[in-house]
Amino acid sequence: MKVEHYGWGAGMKAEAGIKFPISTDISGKKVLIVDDITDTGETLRLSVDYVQSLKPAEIRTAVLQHKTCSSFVPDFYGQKIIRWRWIIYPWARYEDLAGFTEKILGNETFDVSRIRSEFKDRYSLEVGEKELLEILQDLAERKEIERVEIDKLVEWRKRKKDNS
Ligand SMILES: O=P(O)(O)OC[C@H]1O[C@H](OP(=O)(O)OP(=O)(O)O)[C@H](O)[C@@H]1O
Repeated sequence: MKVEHYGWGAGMKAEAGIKFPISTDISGKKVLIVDDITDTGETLRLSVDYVQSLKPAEIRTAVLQHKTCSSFVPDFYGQKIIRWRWIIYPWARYEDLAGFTEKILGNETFDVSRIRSEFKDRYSLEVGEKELLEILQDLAERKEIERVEIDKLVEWRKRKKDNS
C-alpha cells in the first residue's frame, strides 16, 4: 500500500490519499502497518481506516519516529519526538533536498554556492556541491528550473510556467 501526504520538500498536500491500494486478500489476517514517521498522523489514520475496510482480524501500527503533535498515536514507535522538526530520511533525501532547492530559489536567481549557503542558513543543512549540482541538473531536465549564465557565472532560477 502506498499513501502520500506530502509533495516535495515538506510541502503538504490538502489531504493524505491512497496511491497504490493493497492488491491481496487480507481478510481475517493480523496486520501490522509500518511507516517511518507520524507527523500530523493523517497517513496512519487513513491507512488504518482503509485496512479496516478490508476486514482483517487485527491491526497494529508501528513507526520509527512518532511526533507528539500527531493526532494519531501508533501502537509501537522507536523514538518520541517532542520538539517538532522536519526529518530527512536517507530514502527521501533527494526528494526533500529537491523540494527545498525550489523553495530557496523562489523568485531569485542564485549560483550554487549561494544555494548551499541558503541551505545552511535556512535549514542547517550541509549539501555538497556535487549533490546539489545533480539535483539542479535533474530539476532543469524536469523543466522546473533553468540554468542561466550571467557575466560568465552559472546561476539557476525557477522556470516561469508559461515558459514550458
Ligand atoms: O503523519 P503525516 O502528517 O501524514 O506524515 C507522515 C507521512 O508523511 C511522509 O510520507 P509522504 O507523504 O511524504 O510520502 P512518501 O513516504 O512516499 O515520501 C512519511 O513517510 C509518512 O508516511
